[in-house]
Amino acid sequence: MEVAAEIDAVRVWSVPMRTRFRGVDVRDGVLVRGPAGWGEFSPFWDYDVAESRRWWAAAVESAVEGWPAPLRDTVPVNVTVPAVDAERAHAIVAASGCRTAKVKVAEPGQTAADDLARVEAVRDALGPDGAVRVDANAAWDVDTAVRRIRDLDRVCLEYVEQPCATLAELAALRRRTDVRVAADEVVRRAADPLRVDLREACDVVVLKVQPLGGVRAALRVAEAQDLPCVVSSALESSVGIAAGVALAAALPELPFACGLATVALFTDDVTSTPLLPVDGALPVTRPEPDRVDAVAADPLTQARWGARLAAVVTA
Ligand SMILES: O=C(O)CCC(=O)C1=CC=C[C@@H](O)[C@@H]1C(=O)O
Ligand SMILES: [Mg+2]
Repeated sequence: MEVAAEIDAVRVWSVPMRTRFRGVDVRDGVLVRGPAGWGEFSPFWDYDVAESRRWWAAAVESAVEGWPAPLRDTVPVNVTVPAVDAERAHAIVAASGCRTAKVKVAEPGQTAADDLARVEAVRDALGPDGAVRVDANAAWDVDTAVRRIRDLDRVCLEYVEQPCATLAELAALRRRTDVRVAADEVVRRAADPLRVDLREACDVVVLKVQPLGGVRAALRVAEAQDLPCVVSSALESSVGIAAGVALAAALPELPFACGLATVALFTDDVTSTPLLPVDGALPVTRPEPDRVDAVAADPLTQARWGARLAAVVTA
């Protein structure tokens, strides 16, 4: 299908996850090629057409315009630990080579004890000098967050990402905890991320390229919000991760490791040179998706993405 004059190739990929993450067992998406290289369009299936427009803008920027010049040539990253048992969490962190770990907590169906065991195993694997952060994906009310964070902070947390859903709750929580709060969903799902008033609500802003509409759009959010930033993935293939790395490389300051090591959660990738961390960092490069046909989606998935792309492009 023709999606834009400058786009001369469109490929739909699909890759099983090693472990269910964010309710996702198989990750899929679209790669598009333009004069500047390949871009990725992979909004999660629960994003509607209106929300997916920013994701498309990010793909077009990558394929047509390219990215601003990097200020560094590697980007420190965290290993991402899904809501697995303690033993598995330990093994994932130990094998990663990363000095920072982000641990999923508050998974539906799991208990506070499950979270604590996982986080303690991660601390054990990292040793005292590593950094441990947790992400609750807006699961807690303020009182629960205060209690759970106090418990989990036994391992000394670097920050807690999106512990509660709303700006007001995050602000109320911040008055009752010493652990830093990072804002994710309240920024990436906002109608206008530039104008979300984060002053009382967080200490750190999480930036994701696709949900914010591209590398330049995310840089504008960083500038407008004027808070320390962490770049994190939206579970992209290495083509989409490269855009996250470009953003992290272009930020004037990068005080924390970034959540861009998520290709490790996949069983395969669109490239034979996947963006996986070496010694806890990713190189600032653009991998060629030479395996995109090897991980091509089945015909039904291809058709679903074709329809979705058409809806977003013509909206
Ligand atoms: O930040 C990381 O370590 C990896 C990325 C990550 O955690 C996420 C990617 C995509 C969807 C999300 O639910 C999740 C997040 O909430 O940050
Ligand atoms: Mg998050």
